[in-house]
Amino acid sequence: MADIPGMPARRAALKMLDAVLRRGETLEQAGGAANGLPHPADRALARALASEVLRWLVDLDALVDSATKTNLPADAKARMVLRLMLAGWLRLDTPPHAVVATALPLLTGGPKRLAHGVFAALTRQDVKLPDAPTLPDAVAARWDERAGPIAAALAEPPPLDLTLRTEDATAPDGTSLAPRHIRLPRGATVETLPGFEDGAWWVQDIAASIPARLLGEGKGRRVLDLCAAPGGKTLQLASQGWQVTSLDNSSRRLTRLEQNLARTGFAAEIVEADAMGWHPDELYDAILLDAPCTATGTCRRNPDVLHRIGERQIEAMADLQRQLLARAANWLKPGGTLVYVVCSLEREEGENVAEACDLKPAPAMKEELPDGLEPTPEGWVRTDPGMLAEAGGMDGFFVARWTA
Ligand SMILES: C[S@@+](CC[C@H](N)C(=O)[O-])C[C@H]1O[C@@H](n2cnc3c(N)ncnc32)[C@H](O)[C@@H]1O
Repeated sequence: MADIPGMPARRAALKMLDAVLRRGETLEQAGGAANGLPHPADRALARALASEVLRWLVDLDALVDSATKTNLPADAKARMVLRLMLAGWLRLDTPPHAVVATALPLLTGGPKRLAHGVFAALTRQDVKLPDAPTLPDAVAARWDERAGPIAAALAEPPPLDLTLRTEDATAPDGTSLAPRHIRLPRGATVETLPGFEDGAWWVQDIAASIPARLLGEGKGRRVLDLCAAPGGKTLQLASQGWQVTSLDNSSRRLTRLEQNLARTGFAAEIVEADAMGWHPDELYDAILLDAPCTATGTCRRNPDVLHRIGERQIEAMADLQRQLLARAANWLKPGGTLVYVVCSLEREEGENVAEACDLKPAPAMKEELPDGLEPTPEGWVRTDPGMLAEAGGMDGFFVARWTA
C-alpha cells in the first residue's frame, strides 16, 4: 500500500529518534534519515517532530505512562510512536485524526491497538504539556539553580541571530543586542533574507559572537582560529581585520567553512590537521580555541544533548579540552592573547579547564559584552539559555581570555 502524505516524515522522525536515543548520535547526524525525503516540507517536518519529542521527552513519557496500566519499556516502538503522535498534536498542532492517520500505520498488531487506545484516551482528556519542559533528573541535578530558567528557555526553539560583516551591511529588520548583531523571530528562511546572497551577514547566536569580540580589531595581525569549522568565528575575525589561519580536523566541516568564506568574500588560510599532533611554523598574535565540547549550551536548538550527554562524555571532553588549551598556550607570541571557548553549560568543560591554565588572565570587561551581560568575578564570561530571557535568550557558553 502506498504511503499516505505525512507518513514518510513520521517514519524518518522515528529513525532519527532511534539514532539519538539508542545509538547516541547527535540530532544533526541522525538528520541523515530525513535526507532521502523528496519534499523539503517533509524533511522539515521530520526534524521538527524529532526535535520536539527530544525537547519534551520527560513530559510526553509522563502522559503515556498516565494512560497505560503497566509502563511500556523505554525502547518499545509503541512508546516511540506515541511520543511522536503526542508531539505532533500538542506541539505542532496537528489535528488528532491526522496524527492517527499518519503515525499509527508505523505500528502493527497489538502495539498498534495499544497506541491507538492510549492516544484516544489522552485526546479525550484534552491533556496539556507544562509551560516549560521537565529536564531529565541527571540534567536538572547538574544545572542546579540554573535548571529552572534554562528549562523555561527551552520551551521554544530559539530566535535567529545574525552577525553583520559591517555595521551598515544590508540586513533584515530586527532587534540589535550588540554592535553588528541583528535578532529575528524564529522560523525565518535564511536563504531568502535580504543580504544572504551578498554575504552581508552570517547566522551566529549572540553568545557565539562573544569570543571574537574579545579579540577586538586585528589591524592585519595573525590569529589562529583553532577548531574553526564551519567558520562563524573565522568570518568574524576576518571582518575585524585579522589575518586568519583556520585549523580543523574535519574535511566535511572545512568544506562548509570554504563555502562560507566564498559567500562572504573573506579569506583565510585553511589547515586540515589534528590539533593534537600539529605544530605551527610561526607564533601567533592571538589564538581563539573553540574547543570541541558536549554542546549542552545549544540545548534549545539541539535538545538531543539532554538525553545523550552524561558524566562520561563530559569528562572525556574536558580531558581533550585541557590538552588542547595547554598546546595552544605554547603557540602565542610574547604579549599575545588567547581566548578559550566552549558552548557547554558544564563547569568541568569551562571553569575547571580555565582554572588549570597558567597564562596571565586578561579579564573580560562589561563594555566588551552585549548589553545586559556581566563578566564573572574571575573575568570570565558564562552565559546560559535563561539569560537575556526577555530578548529571547541566548546559547550557553563559557569564555576565558589570557595573555602570554
Ligand atoms: C565547536 S566546533 C567549532 C565551531 C567553529 N569555531 C565556528 O565558530 O563555526 C569544534 C570543532 O573542533 C573540531 N575538532 C575536534 N577535534 C579536533 C582536533 N583534534 N583537531 C582539530 N579540530 C578538531 C571539530 O571538527 C569542530 O569543527
